[in-house]
Amino acid sequence: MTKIAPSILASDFSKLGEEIKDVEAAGADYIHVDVMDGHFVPNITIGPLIVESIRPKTELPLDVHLMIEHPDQYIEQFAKAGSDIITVHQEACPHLHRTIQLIKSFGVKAGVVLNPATPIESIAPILGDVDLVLLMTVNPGFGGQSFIDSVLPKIEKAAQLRRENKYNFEIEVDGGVNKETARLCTQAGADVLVAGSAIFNETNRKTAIDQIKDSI
Ligand SMILES: O=C(CO)[C@@H](O)[C@H](O)COP(=O)(O)O
Repeated sequence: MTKIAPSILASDFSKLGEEIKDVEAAGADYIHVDVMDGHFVPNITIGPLIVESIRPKTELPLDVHLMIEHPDQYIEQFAKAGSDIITVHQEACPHLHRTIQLIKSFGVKAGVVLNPATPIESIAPILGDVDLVLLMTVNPGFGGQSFIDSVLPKIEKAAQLRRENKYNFEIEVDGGVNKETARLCTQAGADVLVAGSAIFNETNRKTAIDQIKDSI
């Protein structure tokens, strides 16, 4: 069953707790939290204090996507703030194996993220160690961008490597996911769909999530 992870980047931050409760009631599976530092990506968003403040608002796993340089310096804070999954970018981690082990040392699921231009082969040695592989279908930094369909073969390749090696990681896709593009992702092998504007820009979030699920 495909999971839906609404990205709170597209929510109304002035009532973040209510927005999260709304998508939980509407059938979301994860809450996707986009952390941006203004260096790795050209935008600044959420820090560990916000993660801590939303933790009591939902029973759903908090799926925290770190779009930051030097993530090792902040993993402990994000873990202790209540993250259930922490993902780091391959492009930001020169010692990726160490970073994945650091995340796991706090009892948190660990994932690795690839920008659209980064090949899946770059993380082949670590695929047996991760709980989740997040494949960006936009260049990270902003919501509301168009889906880059040249990433689809990379989703297929990730699924193939998982099958051939009997790995257990989930494949998550993020960026421009909506009722038109969701099926392309799941057909290629995605298990978790992150969607920001396609869910939070709609008044009725249940209809928005149902439309994505029905399109798959
Ligand atoms: O990580 C990011 C952007 O960097 C995403 O999570 C976006 O927030 C998804 O937004 P939509 O493309 O679904 O509007």
